[in-house]
Amino acid sequence: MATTRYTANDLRRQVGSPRSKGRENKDTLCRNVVIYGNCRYEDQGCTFNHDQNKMSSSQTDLTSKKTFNVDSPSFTPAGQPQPPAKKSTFSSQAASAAPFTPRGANVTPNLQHQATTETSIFNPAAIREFTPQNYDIGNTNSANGAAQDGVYSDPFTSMNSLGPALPPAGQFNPYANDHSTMGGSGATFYPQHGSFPAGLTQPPNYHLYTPYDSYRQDLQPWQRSTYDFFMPEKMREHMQKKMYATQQVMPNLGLPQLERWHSLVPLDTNNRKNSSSFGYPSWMYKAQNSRTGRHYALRRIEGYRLTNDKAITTAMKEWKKIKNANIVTVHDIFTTREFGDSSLIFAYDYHPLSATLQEHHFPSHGPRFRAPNFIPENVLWGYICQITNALRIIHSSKLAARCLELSKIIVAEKDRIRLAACSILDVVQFETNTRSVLELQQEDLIKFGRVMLSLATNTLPVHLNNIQAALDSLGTKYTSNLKEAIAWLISPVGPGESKPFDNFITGISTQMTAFFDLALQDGDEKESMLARELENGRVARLLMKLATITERGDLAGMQGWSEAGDRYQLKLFRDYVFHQVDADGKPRLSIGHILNCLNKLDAGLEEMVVLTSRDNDNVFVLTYRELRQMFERSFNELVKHSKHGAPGAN
Ligand SMILES: Nc1ncnc2c1ncn2[C@@H]1O[C@H](COP(=O)(O)OP(=O)(O)OP(=O)(O)O)[C@@H](O)[C@H]1O
Repeated sequence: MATTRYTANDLRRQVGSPRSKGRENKDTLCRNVVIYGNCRYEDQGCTFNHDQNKMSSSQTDLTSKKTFNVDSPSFTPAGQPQPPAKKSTFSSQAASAAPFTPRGANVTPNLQHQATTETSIFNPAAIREFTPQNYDIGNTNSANGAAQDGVYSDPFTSMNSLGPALPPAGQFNPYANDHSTMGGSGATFYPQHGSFPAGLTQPPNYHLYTPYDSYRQDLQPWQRSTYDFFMPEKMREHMQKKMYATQQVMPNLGLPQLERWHSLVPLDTNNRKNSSSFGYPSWMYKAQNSRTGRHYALRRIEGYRLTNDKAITTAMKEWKKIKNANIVTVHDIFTTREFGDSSLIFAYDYHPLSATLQEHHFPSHGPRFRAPNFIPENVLWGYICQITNALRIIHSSKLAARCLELSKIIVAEKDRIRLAACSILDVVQFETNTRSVLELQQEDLIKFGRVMLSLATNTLPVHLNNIQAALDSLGTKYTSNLKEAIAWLISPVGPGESKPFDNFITGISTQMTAFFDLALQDGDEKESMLARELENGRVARLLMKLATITERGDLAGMQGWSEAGDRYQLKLFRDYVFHQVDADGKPRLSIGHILNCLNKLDAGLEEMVVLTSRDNDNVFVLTYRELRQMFERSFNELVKHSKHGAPGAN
């Protein structure tokens, strides 16, 4: 469809209003009828014609004269430099196109042929547009207008070949305000009750995707929050902090660069040398892997001398298989002398901004003093379910967690915990350990019980001297279920006996299902947040492309490239989207309007948009589809003249 250009005077001459009194305008269709469907001045002296069906032929002649066609000189805004080689801004395709016939519901100037005046209602079937019926992926020269125009290079369109033969309905337009005007396509998307299968036969055009809940158009700007369109503020802040923590570097600390690891940053919150967990002091660092570029948490066991390489290979072989949401995955184990001693290093997944359960719930042992808080029962059950989940996979893999203590369990998200030091004792005590896996697994259960008892009584494990008294004290704060579960875990077994862990898992199944439900709800909520950002990701790409075109200036020897031809309309569109002002000249800053316009541009809708130059001298009425074509053409021109193309721009 060719771009139709009107000057402001063309349109002004059409305006019906009481101001026109005294002039004979009966042959001219009132512009209020054209734009709004009726004229409220009709009975108050407006002299224009208000009956669309009675448009005289003189009107048609008049407008056809006014309408620009392929013979018209190309539009160049006053005062703008002319691009040298360009004869016409109409493409060859535009030259053979039918004269402009507005079909939009909102702006229907109806200035063209009399024959088309009756079809001024949006009629998708009449549009030479993507038609899913019998679409052949291999045939790029199909009758599909989209392919010819190069508007859609969307792999999703290939999905249409998968569907059954479909009625030649128009596109579903999720941005249309009134879906009842969608004719046939509306019927396919809003099936009658009982006609469910028929309603789903049309695969949607995925270019037109829209948020799960469309934006509320009727809200006033002050009722609308910017955050309606983006992820919640707290979530954004949390994620940004995590990114910042991941990228943080401390270059002058004098930490060495290891063979494949650089940019080491200490994670320990104190300088105390503590050997209680592994028999050697240990230190934590964040580091970046020079091969993958990813960040890892390195645990250094200071002063450990490896005597048997099998210790590492065996541990790696066994622990590499363990993938569990409540266990920090170990990726590599190696030795180094870069710290000036012989150190053993374990490379784990890095979980930014983690704190150990001890730091989290016993803050006096963290960087700042805070009195230990009472931990609600549901949080404790959450921990029990998660540690159970971790131990179940470890034990069923014939391994033992071994290092199960408050300072080796980390909390990264709210109440989400992970065992952070698995596999270390398997390497460090490879040659000295004399106990069987079964014994170590039984010990895991007791350690598990001690961790829970510490948390439930707000007592550090070293101060848990009287286990029975601590268990008894639980009765006043928590349910007997919790007390019994902890008592079962912590109870010792005689030599050669074992407590069946599966019995414990069955016993806490109610809490497990409750926790599972919470996890699913959390997943649902995160997906809906992700859906909002999905929209924004595509808008960001569109904006980046638009910004590369507008205000560019010259291109490849073409003076004022960005001000002429297609680019001029794109610039006016930019103004329409971002620089609108109200009647008092004050900025209109509606994020909804911006997102709506950009989405429509991305989808290349047939909806009309009126673009006006800042001096009001030039007015363009064109469809988003045409704008989209201009946008693609302009960007492709840029890509053609660039050295490396635009990788990732699609
Ligand atoms: N995989 C990980 N990703 C990110 N941070 C971690 C990871 N593992 C541990 N940390 C953090 O590193 C810091 C130090 O951990 P560490 O296990 O050394 O605790 P600690 O309290 O210093 O124990 P210890 O006194 O036994 O050394 C803690 O703040 C912990 O949250």
